[in-house]
Amino acid sequence: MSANTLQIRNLTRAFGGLVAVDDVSFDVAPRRITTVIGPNGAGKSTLFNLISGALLPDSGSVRLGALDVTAMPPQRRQRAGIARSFQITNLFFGLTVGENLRLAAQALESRRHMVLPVGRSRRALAKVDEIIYRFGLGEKVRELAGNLSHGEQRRLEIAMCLACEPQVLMMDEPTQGMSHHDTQDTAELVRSLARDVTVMLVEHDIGLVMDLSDHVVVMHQGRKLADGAPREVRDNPAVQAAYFGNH
Ligand SMILES: Nc1ncnc2c1ncn2[C@@H]1O[C@H](COP(=O)(O)OP(=O)(O)OP(=O)(O)O)[C@@H](O)[C@H]1O
Repeated sequence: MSANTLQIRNLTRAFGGLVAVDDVSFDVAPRRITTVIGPNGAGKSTLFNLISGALLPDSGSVRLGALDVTAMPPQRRQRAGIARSFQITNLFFGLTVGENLRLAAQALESRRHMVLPVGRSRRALAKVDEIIYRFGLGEKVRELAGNLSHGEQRRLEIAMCLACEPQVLMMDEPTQGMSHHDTQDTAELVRSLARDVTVMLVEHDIGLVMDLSDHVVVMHQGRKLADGAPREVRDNPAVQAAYFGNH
């Protein structure tokens, strides 16, 4: 197992009498795309919340390499290398694309330097330049984030997550609500991101899941029903019955 593998072990979380995530274990290999699928209410969002730190488990653990992040709140977990893209809710619509990115990149600075004006933070500025280039946002740098198209806003949000140099990037349905063209562009972007970071997705679009994922985890009624390569999972009779049959 690689040093940076994300290890999910026996994660369990109940809400009252309902066990939303029930003894779930799997590994997320570095620089691969792992996608969590399952019918509505299967526990996908709860699982994501447990991994990103938005929720704490009743039992079980989350480790990134040798580091146990199970009890860390989201901000600390982000500094430890696990970042989550919250659709477009992290954007400041009244600021420009460049300003949004500079704010996100400031998290790279030590706490002491975080009080510096963004323009004086060299590391943040270098990171912003790199990301603007990588995401092809050069022409949009001075545009207000609120004026971008929905697809562009989603891309900016992903770019902001990358600005703090995570090891693991978690995304909930990154192409939701996008046109066919934007979906294709975003899929290509996600593929390219996985050259450098570990990508975890929750996705409902099965075509996209099969096309994009290296590893698929199938959730059903809070439990992990199966995980493996996309074809292996698709051909699994239990998965067929629980998910594909009625999807
Ligand atoms: N904060 C909460 N309080 C009570 N019950 C919850 C809470 N969050 C989730 N649940 C319940 O836990 C179960 C799993 O929900 P979860 O949102 O994780 O599923 P999901 O697979 O993400 O579903 P969807 O695809 O519809 O988003 C559901 O029965 C849901 O109603």
